[in-house]
Amino acid sequence: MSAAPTTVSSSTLSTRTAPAETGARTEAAAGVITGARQRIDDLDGRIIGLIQERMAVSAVIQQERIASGGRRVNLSREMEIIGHYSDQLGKPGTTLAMTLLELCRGRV
Ligand SMILES: O=C(O)C(=O)C[C@]1(C(=O)O)C=C[C@@H](O)C=C1
Repeated sequence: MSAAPTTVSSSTLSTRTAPAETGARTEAAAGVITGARQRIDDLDGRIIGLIQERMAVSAVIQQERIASGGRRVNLSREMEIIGHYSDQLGKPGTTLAMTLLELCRGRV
């Protein structure tokens, strides 16, 4: 007879320090990894919040430009932004900037 599945909440999962949950081979390493993962979860939450804020600001710009008779997209500005990200982060920065612009464009 098989045991009933155990329900584990996500908060329990995120605070586990057992090596098996982290891929570490010692409890000490698992503790470090768990603490660092909490910091990453916090950073990711803040990054997502900043992206959402960026989307809202971008929508204001696009609405204003369209309402004034202009176009939604401004390619020279997009090239400037892509250049900024690629200068700081290299080739993946280009991809990241293009993803951000895709998220921000066309929401009005
Ligand atoms: O800066 C602008 O003119 C914007 O419209 C904002 C933004 C952006 O999200 O950064 C969005 C669309 C444009 O094509 C260029 C840039």
